[in-house]
Amino acid sequence: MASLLRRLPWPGRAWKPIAFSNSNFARIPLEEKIEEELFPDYLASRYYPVRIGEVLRDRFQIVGKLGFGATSTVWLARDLNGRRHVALKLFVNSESMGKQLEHELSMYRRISTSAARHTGREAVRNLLDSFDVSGPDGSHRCLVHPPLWESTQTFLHRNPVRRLPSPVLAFILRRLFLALDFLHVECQMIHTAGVDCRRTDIKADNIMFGINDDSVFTAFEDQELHKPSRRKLFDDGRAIYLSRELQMPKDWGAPVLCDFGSAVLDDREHLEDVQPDIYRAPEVILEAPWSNQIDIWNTGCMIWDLFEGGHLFTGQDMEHQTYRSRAHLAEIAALLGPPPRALLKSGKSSHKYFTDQGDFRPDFLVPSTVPLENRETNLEGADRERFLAMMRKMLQWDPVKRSSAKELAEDEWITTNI
Ligand SMILES: Nc1ncnc2c1ncn2[C@@H]1O[C@H](COP(=O)(O)OP(=O)(O)OP(=O)(O)O)[C@@H](O)[C@H]1O
Repeated sequence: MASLLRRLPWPGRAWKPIAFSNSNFARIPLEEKIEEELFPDYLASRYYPVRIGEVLRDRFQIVGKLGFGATSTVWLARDLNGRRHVALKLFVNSESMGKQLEHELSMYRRISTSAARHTGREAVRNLLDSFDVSGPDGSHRCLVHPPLWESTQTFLHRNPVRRLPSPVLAFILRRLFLALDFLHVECQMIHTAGVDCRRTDIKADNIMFGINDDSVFTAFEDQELHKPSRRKLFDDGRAIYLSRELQMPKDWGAPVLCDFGSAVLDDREHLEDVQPDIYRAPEVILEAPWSNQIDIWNTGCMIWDLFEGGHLFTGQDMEHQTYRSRAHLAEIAALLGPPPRALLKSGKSSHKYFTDQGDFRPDFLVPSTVPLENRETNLEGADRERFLAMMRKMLQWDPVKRSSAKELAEDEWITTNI
């Protein structure tokens, strides 16, 4: 309750903008590439030239940079009217974004109009507002979100053994499955798809911890006032800032699932080639119809990254020394045994990899069978058995045999480890 009350914008006088006028900042040489400039297709004119201290839409004052992506920069801002801090995701100009922009917004609208009482609603990133700002090279969409602390990926890297402790993983999984149940059942959405790319997925980067401690934001502001961010300053007035980390909150919020830019609606038969290579579900690789069960497969693969210190599947082909679908299928077969005939029948490209009898084509290098039991090396006894049983509920060739997100949220390994 206390954290809810802290988050509500209280009526009262609007905050006044702060003067971020300390000119005692370190300049980064112009020839040194930093942050978003490091993307191979970076074009300065696509990005809105944000300046720390500026106020967008007469309401949101930029305090500092939180991060960047291929199509956006993310900023901590003071919501002057709402008297709270928010994260602004400022996209590259709308012309470069095309349909993707409207798509992401329509997914957030769907989330916000779906059943608010569902327990998974709180476990997905909330959109507070959205607006457009005009820049020198066009219009830019800005999404307003609650600020979040670091991602599960960054958290993982803090741990020298690069493996999450069981209770932390169980807590994250419980929230993730509640979020997926909400998306699958209430919103009829599939998270891990991708309309025109294979970029978005359920991965540690897309699960971020909340913040229940406002002192984190005032500390960030104080740092910007007293030790302004390092930056590059160009002759045309543009600046590129280095991101600044939010300090560790005294009270963390529960994790939330982010990034709905490439989610799709589960309202028709899907056959598109989606998901990043290592998380591709068997039905996607075989070009069989797929549905929200690909999110469950993806989650099973991600658990391995968080808990076992490496990818479950790599799809690295010995002959071609790169990712190949056939190598990926062979790895899955080594773990789960041969695929069911019904799945092969429904896949448009099954014939490329399998004979009519359901055997791998003779030119395939099929690795020897290594069951899941042999690959799990961290746990012992009943806890290990429960963990493996949970993994088997996700890692099934046949999508229909995978458990639903709702069932997995109540899985015994999760409930005994929280
Ligand atoms: N709500 C938030 N609170 C705090 N930091 C955030 C928030 N949203 C994003 N970030 C930071 O900004 C970075 C980029 O954000 P985001 O995950 O939205 O972009 P992306 O999906 O990687 O990129 P893009 O959508 O531009 O391709 C993140 O890695 C994170 O560090």
